[in-house]
Amino acid sequence: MYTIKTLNAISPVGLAKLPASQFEIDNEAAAPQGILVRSADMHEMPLPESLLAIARAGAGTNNIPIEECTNAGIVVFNTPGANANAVAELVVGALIAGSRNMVDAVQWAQGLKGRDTIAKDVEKGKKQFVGPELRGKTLGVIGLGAIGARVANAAVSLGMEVLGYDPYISIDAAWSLSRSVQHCVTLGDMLPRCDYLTIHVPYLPTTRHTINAQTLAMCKDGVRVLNFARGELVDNAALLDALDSGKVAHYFCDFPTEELLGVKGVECTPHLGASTPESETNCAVMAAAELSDYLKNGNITHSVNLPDVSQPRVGGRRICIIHKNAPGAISAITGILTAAHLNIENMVNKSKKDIAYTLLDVTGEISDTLAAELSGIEPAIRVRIL
Ligand SMILES: NC(=O)C1=CN([C@@H]2O[C@H](COP(=O)(O)OP(=O)(O)OC[C@H]3O[C@@H](n4cnc5c(N)ncnc54)[C@H](O)[C@@H]3O)[C@@H](O)[C@H]2O)C=CC1
Ligand SMILES: O=C(O)C(=O)COP(=O)(O)O
Repeated sequence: MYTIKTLNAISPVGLAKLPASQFEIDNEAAAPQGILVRSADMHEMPLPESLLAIARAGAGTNNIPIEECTNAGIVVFNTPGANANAVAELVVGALIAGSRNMVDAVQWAQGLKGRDTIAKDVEKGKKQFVGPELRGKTLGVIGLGAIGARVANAAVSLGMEVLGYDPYISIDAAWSLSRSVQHCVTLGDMLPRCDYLTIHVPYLPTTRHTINAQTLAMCKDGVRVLNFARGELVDNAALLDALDSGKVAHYFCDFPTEELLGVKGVECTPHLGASTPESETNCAVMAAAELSDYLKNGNITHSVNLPDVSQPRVGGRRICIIHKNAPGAISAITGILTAAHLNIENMVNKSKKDIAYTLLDVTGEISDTLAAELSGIEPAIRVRIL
């Protein structure tokens, strides 16, 4: 029986993939083997010794202390693409709503309630909300992953000229992009041409304040900026200065902060990008499957800190070792197994930066001391025998 702790509300459709015969879902568990999380901030949370894996039902993992997890042999998963459609649809909505001043216009129209001159006031007042059409305008997309590629393709369908910047684009994302999306090698190639700019990159130390005073200065006057990725990607002080000077005409952001709220030209939604029943289900189902397969079989799919390793089980027992990516690790492991008269039926070793994972299916008698012996090799971080 594995204990899974949830730190946010996780779709019941996903939780149902963790049958009660094998998994106990306990939101108060002190010693869980698995954690299911959405946006809860885990940086200050102690990581219990029992914890083997964290599955983020969503894309961004900046709420999880990845390095500490890696050092403790805790596998962190996310659910790539599972909520991308929800975010992309909201971004398209925000592109239109921002350009056509819909939020202010709706609020203004609400204020007409109770008047007997509504029809007349509407026709007189509407001119203050005139805003440009998207067709024929240029959209710059920073980050062409699951979300950015969908936004880019949707914008092409709306008749926009679309420019894309992503120096690390995956082959899958590149295949999924419309051929009409123009490739920009640097932000400098892209920014001066954009009427609208949207960012879809992960928040990392290297992407913090991607939109800052320097990059904003390169933009066209009156650019409309959208940020449905993470608040920290934009330097809010620089953005507000640019709004003040007219460099930025509008900022639509999914991450409200004190300085953004109440500012004319800024509209914030409350981190709504992935909040659709479809996305919540997709993410929870994928996260539950990743957690279950790792806990039961040691298979790793969609990990952000360990290499993906997934093999059908071949008889006998399975030995899973997370270890430092160091010379001698594999011979130390196989040496112990040989001395223990175990036959290796299947073995996979993969590494990711400084960390490696070795998965072995073995036949033979497993002694009570084997796990301790394997844990005793210098590079070993976490050993499980399933
Ligand atoms: N508002 C919301 O509710 C949601 C927000 N997000 C945010 O959106 C981000 C992107 O999500 P996905 O598209 O699903 O992720 P993804 O991993 O599919 O795509 C990210 C893309 O950014 C690119 N990239 C990384 N560093 C870059 C850089 N310095 N410059 C340009 N491109 C760079 C990568 O090559 C990749 O193609 C997430 O990391 C998360 O922070 C994701 C889902 C929901
Ligand atoms: O998937 C992401 O990165 C998100 O930002 C979605 O967050 P949420 O699961 O809605 O709290």
